[in-house]
Amino acid sequence: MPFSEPTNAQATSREGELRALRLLLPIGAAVVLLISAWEHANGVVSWWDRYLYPLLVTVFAVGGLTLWRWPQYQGAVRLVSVVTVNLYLMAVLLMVLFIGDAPLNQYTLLTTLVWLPFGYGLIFVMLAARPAMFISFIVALLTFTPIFVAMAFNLRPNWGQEFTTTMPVLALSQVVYIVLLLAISDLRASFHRASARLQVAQELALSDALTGVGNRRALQEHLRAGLSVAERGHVPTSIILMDIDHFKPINDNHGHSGGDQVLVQMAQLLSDQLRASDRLGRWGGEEFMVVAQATPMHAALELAERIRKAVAAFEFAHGDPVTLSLGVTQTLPGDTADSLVHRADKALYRAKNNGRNRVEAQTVITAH
Ligand SMILES: Nc1nc2c(ncn2[C@@H]2O[C@H](COP(=O)(O)OP(=O)(O)OP(=O)(O)O)[C@@H](O)[C@H]2O)c(=O)[nH]1
Repeated sequence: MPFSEPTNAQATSREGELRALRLLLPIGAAVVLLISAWEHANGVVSWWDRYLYPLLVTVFAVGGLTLWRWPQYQGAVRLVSVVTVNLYLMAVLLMVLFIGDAPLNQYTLLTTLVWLPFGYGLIFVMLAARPAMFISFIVALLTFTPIFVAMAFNLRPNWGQEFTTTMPVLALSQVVYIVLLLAISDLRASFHRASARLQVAQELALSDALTGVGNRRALQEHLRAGLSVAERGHVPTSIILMDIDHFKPINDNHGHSGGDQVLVQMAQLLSDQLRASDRLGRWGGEEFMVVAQATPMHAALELAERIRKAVAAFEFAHGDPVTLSLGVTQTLPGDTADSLVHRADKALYRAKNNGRNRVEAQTVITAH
């Protein structure tokens, strides 16, 4: 396979959001349970919360469970959570304000208002920044307008002076919360954009511009990783160095672009022969290399032979047969990337000398 799978920064960011929601929803369920227990213990629970707290706990718990078991329903869970929390907050406020036999005490009103920022937070987690800001302002407006109407017409004479003077400050703080959430949301979006650009830059730095497989630098990293895995795990890493036979005549007969096309097709063909853990790269010119971690020599030789046959049987676009010579070696104690590649090069040299279109192995350490 090519040295790296195509990455999608947006998918990564959605993964992060999913992880956050998987934690957020069960925590929400636990918090509502705690508040409910505390209010029951202190005898301040309102009659509607006796019904609505279990509803909230159920929505959060079922939402959290759904995200763990069936993450494909994430969109529905987001929507249901946002709608439930914000409808709950507004419904409670309206009941506090306008239902005659409700306990219109200041505790219930304040404790409900205190949780409004949690509602905005959920909206910002679930929706994009601009719509989230818009909906949050509507929620704040729908919440505070009835309070100020009640104050203006003195509909709730039992509200004390301190309580009513607190309300404008509380209303203003909603604007601060929403603007702050918008800023955080924008920051998060720019962070995701920057990390997406960084990922693209990293991929470009390690990929071969013509064929899209790893370049020499990527292969050198894979060699280092292979050596350390072999050293720690005591299972050898094998490498296969491959060189297209008589490539110069292909260029001469079909032009440089014809030669390029063979290189591109070759890279694809080689990728198709490999396991996910094998690393393919273009070592240079018409040379490719596979780094196969945790693969002993006999398995690498089988792979090399399979590759050789597949290439010889393949019909390239320019119409002429193409063959590969392959040199195989495996890590030995005390190896460096250079000594490993040197042995593979020796084997490749022998494959060329012995007639090309063949696989040779080198296990003995030879002088450079
Ligand atoms: N089209 C194209 N040709 C390349 C590229 N890189 C190297 N080459 C050509 O590959 C050819 C390699 O030729 P040689 O080293 O003589 O080897 P060969 O003709 O394959 O012969 P053997 O390896 O001995 O079988 C040269 O003509 C290079 O110009 C490339 O990116 N694109």
